[in-house]
Formats: sequence, C-alpha cells, structure tokens
Amino acid sequence: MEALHKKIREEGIVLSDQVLKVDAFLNHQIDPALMKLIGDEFAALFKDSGITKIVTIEASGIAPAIMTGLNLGVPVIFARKQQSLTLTENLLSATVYSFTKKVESTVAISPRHLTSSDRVLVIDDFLANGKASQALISIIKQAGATVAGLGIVIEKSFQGGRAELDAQGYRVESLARVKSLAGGVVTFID
Ligand SMILES: O=P(O)(O)OC[C@H]1O[C@H](OP(=O)(O)OP(=O)(O)O)[C@H](O)[C@@H]1O
Ligand SMILES: O=c1[nH]c(=O)c2nc[nH]c2[nH]1
Repeated sequence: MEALHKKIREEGIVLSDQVLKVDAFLNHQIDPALMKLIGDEFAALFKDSGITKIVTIEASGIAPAIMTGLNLGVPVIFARKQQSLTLTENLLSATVYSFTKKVESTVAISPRHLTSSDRVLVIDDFLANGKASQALISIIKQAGATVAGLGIVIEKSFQGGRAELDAQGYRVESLARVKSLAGGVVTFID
C-alpha cells in the first residue's frame, strides 16, 4: 500500500535492526486519514470472505480494526489485557508475550461476543514474532469460530510470525511488508 510505505519512509524511525517506531501516525499519535485508507484496503481485500466479526488486541490494533469494521459493517472486539469488573463470564483467554513491553499477560474476550457461527478477521498494527496473532487465533478457536484471515498493517517479514501463520495455512494480508531494518534503513518486500 503505497500511502503507507510513503508514511513509513517519511515518518518511521528505525530504533534497531528489530524495532521500527511509528508512533507519529500508528500507535501513539494516530493519522485518521491514513487509518481510513487502511480500513478501506482491508475491507476491499476481505469483502468476499463472509466476515461477521473483527478481532484485535489492545491497544494498538484498535484503530485499524475500527476503520475496517466500519467499512465492512461488522462489530469489532478487542481482546483485553487486563481483567475488568464488567467482564464477569467465563472468559476465553490466552497468554501473550508483548513485543514492546517484554511482559507476559493474559488476554481475554467474553464468549458472549464470539460464537461458533462467526467468521473472524483478525486485525493488528504489527506482526513480528506472531505472539499476539497466535493468542487471538487460540481465543477464536476456543469459541468454535472460524479464522477467515489476518490483516496486518506492518509486517516485519524477517521475524518469525508470518512464516508460522503461512505454515498453518492462514490467509495473511499485510499492507506493508518490511524485509529489513538493517543499517537504519527500511526495506520493503515489494
Ligand atoms: O507478532 P508479535 O511479536 O506478537 O508483535 C506484534 C504485537 O506487538 C505489539 O503489541 P504490544 O503489546 O507490544 O504493544 P501495544 O500495547 O502497543 O499493542 C503490536 O501491537 C502487536 O499486537
Ligand atoms: O511500534 C512497534 N514497533 C515494532 O517494531 C513492533 N514489533 C511489534 N510491535 C511493534 N510495535
């Protein structure tokens, strides 16, 4: 997605060979116009997949997920990282190791919002080692629902998450595929 590539080239900051900082437009300050384009793109890619729900994980997946849900006309559920007094049911849950915070947490979704008839599109801002995606897939499977595909804003293809999802047979659509951050330079796959 050219507009996203341009934004990453112009405003992304390479913090190391492993970490790209995009807090100017994606995961701290958010560019709503870009987010709308991202939602439109995911919606176009998955419009024929019979999606009934979008699932993401707090915090940074929520913005692109909302824009996609708005376009597809389906609800958006975000897996919560912290227990809430308002979540009283037996929750669907999985553990996830946070890439940026280096802590393990339990993420949960209420079974009231996800059922076996749902076809789910997973949306997230980043795909790195795949921990967040795998946790969401686990929760969706616990509900007996179907994972129809994954939409990722920025995939770091040199880390293991994409290869694992491919090996598992999931459809993954990434709007920017980063081949390398070596030497402080962002190189895309195409
Ligand atoms: O493929 P992975 O190795 O799981 O990395 C991707 C995940 O890492 C980030 O979450 P994180 O908890 O670090 O930050 P956030 O609170 O900004 O969402 C990002 O939002 C993804 O959910
Ligand atoms: O801002 C971020 N930069 C990254 O490189 C990354 N990888 C996973 N999650 C991430 N968030």
